[in-house]
Amino acid sequence: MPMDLQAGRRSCGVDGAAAAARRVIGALVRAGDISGADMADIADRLNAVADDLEAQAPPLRDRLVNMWRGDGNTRHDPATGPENPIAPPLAYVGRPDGSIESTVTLDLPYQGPPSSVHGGVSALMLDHTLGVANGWAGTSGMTAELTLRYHHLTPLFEPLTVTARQVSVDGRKIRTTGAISANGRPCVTAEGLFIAKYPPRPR
Ligand SMILES: CC(C)(COP(=O)(O)OP(=O)(O)OC[C@H]1O[C@@H](n2cnc3c(N)ncnc32)[C@H](O)[C@@H]1OP(=O)(O)O)[C@@H](O)C(=O)NCCC(=O)NCCSC(=O)Cc1ccccc1
Repeated sequence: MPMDLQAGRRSCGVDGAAAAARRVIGALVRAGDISGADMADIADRLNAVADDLEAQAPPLRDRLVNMWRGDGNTRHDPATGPENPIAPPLAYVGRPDGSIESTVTLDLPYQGPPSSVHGGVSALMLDHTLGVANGWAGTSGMTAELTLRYHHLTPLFEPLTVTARQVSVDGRKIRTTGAISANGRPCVTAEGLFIAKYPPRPR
């Protein structure tokens, strides 16, 4: 059975709270110190939310076990995770050629050069997308090498296409390629070597 590329997105629960936190992060970076907002009051209110969450947090070990139950795309990772506010989040579809694809528009929290995506954020998205493409193809592994070429600045504020496809499996060595494109033009391309290895899940 194909893996769930959608990471089991939900319309309520922690996904909704994570989406709200993502909005807050974007709004804070947009505001900076030149908005009319009372930042001391905002800090107090955000700290009150964090106090509430921390007071009711499960033991770390329980949460780790909970995060790693089931199969398929994870829900907590920093690239696709619907329950992780720092994830853009990417959402993939499978294509007939065996590749996967996500369309995402990034805003100011992911900025590197002016109005452009930070190179490390591109690396995060490509590492993860290549990893998921391996799972989608049926043989996954851990990143051993990731070679990136930054051809053009990757724009913020407009749709980006993030793609990846498994190219070959030779014993434990898996080779995978991918790209981030804007308006059909590749901005960043990636080649990865993955090694089939599966760290034990927390139990
Ligand atoms: C697993 C491995 C990479 C390899 O260790 P072992 O199992 O002990 O491998 P072993 O030494 O037995 O060699 C086997 C064969 O492989 C070869 N080879 C090995 N390495 C290299 C190399 N660098 N370069 C070239 N070749 C290399 C080696 O020569 C040998 O070849 P041979 O058979 O003689 O022809 C280990 O170093 C490690 O855990 N590193 C940390 C990985 C990590 O943290 N990654 C980031 C987190 S994952 C993520 O975020 C992405 C993701 C997202 C979503 C979903 C999924 C993924």
